[in-house]
Amino acid sequence: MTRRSDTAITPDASASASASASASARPLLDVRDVRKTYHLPRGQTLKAVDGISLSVMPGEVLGLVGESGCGKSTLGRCLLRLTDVSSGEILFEGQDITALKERALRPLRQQMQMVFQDSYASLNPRRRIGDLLAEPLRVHPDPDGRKRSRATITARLHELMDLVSLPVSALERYAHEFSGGQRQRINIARALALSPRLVVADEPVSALDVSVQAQIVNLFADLQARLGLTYVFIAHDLAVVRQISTSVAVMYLGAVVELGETDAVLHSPAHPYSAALTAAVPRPVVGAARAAPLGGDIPSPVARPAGCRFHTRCPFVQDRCRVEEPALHVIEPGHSVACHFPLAEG
Ligand SMILES: Nc1ncnc2c1ncn2[C@@H]1O[C@H](COP(=O)(O)OP(=O)(O)OP(=O)(O)O)[C@@H](O)[C@H]1O
Repeated sequence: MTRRSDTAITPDASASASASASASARPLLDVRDVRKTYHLPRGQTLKAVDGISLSVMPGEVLGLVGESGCGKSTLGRCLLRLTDVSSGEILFEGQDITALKERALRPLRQQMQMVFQDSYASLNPRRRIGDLLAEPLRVHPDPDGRKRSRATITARLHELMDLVSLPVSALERYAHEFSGGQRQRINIARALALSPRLVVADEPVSALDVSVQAQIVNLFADLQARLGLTYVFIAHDLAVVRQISTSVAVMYLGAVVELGETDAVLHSPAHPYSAALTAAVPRPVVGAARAAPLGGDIPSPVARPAGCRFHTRCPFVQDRCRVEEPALHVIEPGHSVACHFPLAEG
């Protein structure tokens, strides 16, 4: 593993992994210096999301990876305003949603949906699947502002079952009658009911058997292609991320430490943390077959290290890293890293 010494360092306040996107195209999601701080007992503060800037273009699948507790779910919930942000801006199609009141958010909520890890907890066991899936269609008006008729809702439910490859008879059954994979198909159908543009999937396959995981990831990929969806796909499993993501953001202690196209980040990681993460994955995610394994515990997010947040575990730490926090900066088109001494290929 070598260091990049000849890299032009360009400040990059709103890094995007979409090198291929034209300069004029507008991001679906533009995240600007977003922070989420939790106030704990005894006056402590926990910076779960600590100044994240990134953008997601329409049709992009951004994989969000990092160890447990690094802030992935909190960021995902911030993106959909399921929790309020402490500061920063989140622009959805150019509109800042961070300060919108619930009433103004409502029409936007139809366009932004979440799929959660626990397929069972999000389905009310006392209600038939058809009833659960019909609810958002009854509550929200159609794109022309009209209440949907029963016949329209029924037709949409049939369409949704077709999209997720479940029989129409599933609509008459209850959540406990399905396997974990089938329940996740139902959750996906529910998320798609109102034809959203953005889906945030928070570890949607982590709780499933390995054999079922691939089927559900394939379903996500298929739906993305058919419906032109945009995903933020949260996962700790890099093999899953590699399969579905066009770009990857690697998070560590509340911040994005590397962002770029999937191949660049997973095959030529520039941050020592990304390199260590990829080292744990069997080929073909290779870059880091060369990387040093990651030692030490993750520091408490309540007492984040000064300087580079990763320096206490970094095998390449130098004096500068202990005092100066590296900004996320571009090292090649579509690839940014927050490291004073990024790794080079080879
Ligand atoms: N409501 C809350 N109050 C206080 N701290 C919280 C709250 N929710 C999350 N946290 C803390 O914020 C940090 C980030 O949590 P988050 O769940 O976003 O991480 P994650 O990367 O999604 O982890 P996991 O993969 O385990 O879900 C953690 O230290 C967590 O303990």
